[in-house]
Amino acid sequence: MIEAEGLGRTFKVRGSLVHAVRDLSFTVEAGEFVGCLGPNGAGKSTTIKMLTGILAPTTGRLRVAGFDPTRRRTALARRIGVVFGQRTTLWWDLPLKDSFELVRLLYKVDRVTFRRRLDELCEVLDLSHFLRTPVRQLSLGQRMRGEVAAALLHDPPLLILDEPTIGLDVVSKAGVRDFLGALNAERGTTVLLTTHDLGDVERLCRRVVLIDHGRLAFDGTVTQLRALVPGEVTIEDAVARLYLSSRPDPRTRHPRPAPDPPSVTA
Ligand SMILES: Nc1ncnc2c1ncn2[C@@H]1O[C@H](COP(=O)(O)OP(=O)(O)OP(=O)(O)O)[C@@H](O)[C@H]1O
Repeated sequence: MIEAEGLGRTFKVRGSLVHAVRDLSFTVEAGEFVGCLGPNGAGKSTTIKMLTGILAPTTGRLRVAGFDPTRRRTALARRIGVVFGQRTTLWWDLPLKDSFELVRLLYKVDRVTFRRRLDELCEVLDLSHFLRTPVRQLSLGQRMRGEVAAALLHDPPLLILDEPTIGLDVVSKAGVRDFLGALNAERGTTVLLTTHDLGDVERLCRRVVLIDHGRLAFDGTVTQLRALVPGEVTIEDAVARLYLSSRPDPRTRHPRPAPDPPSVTA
């Protein structure tokens, strides 16, 4: 479903090059639920933007749902759903249902299929009581359920989410997680999720891809991730150790010793 090979993206900032993503290679098979982790500024959002065709890679080769995202952005849009937790794709002043109607027109979904899909999504995401509310009046949790529904109205086989649970309370978070888990398990939708919430990873992801300084730092199962640190550890401990190991030691300015083994690539 996703094949990235030697992917890189640089930005020119005030005359200097920022290497946001470097030589990144990974694949995601159909039906997988993969978590993408990494410290702030690691290159996760840049990677998501390249996967969705928003940014063109500077180097490397990329295929998503059978398409080169940069060359076939429109065709790709019909095969993927995208949710950016920190940004809305809905129309701020319109009632939620009007946003859905615009999404229907954009994606050329016929009315009968749309009605059926919307009914399903309204039921599982519990949207019915705020369908007529303007998006700007929705709570964050309601809006996020609306964002997820909008991304799935055209029934894409691949869903890409950038921090979908950011700022949600425990109940809303559980609702979104339950929905995503069922979507993957029952409908077979492939999901790639970036998050700083390791609860998302524990509950949903079988596999984790960890990006640090724009490079792949780990690719393996959650169990392999935990095994990087000796003893009974939480996933937080394992991830914190990985993040710290790549940070320069302030005393020596050299990276700290990596965990043993330093990384696992599946
Ligand atoms: N449009 C841009 N122009 C210049 N630099 C950019 C741009 N977008 C991202 N960067 C830089 O690329 C690097 C990676 O940023 P990116 O947003 O991909 O990280 P991230 O892992 O998503 O971080 P976070 O977890 O904080 O959201 C950072 O150094 C950032 O400042």
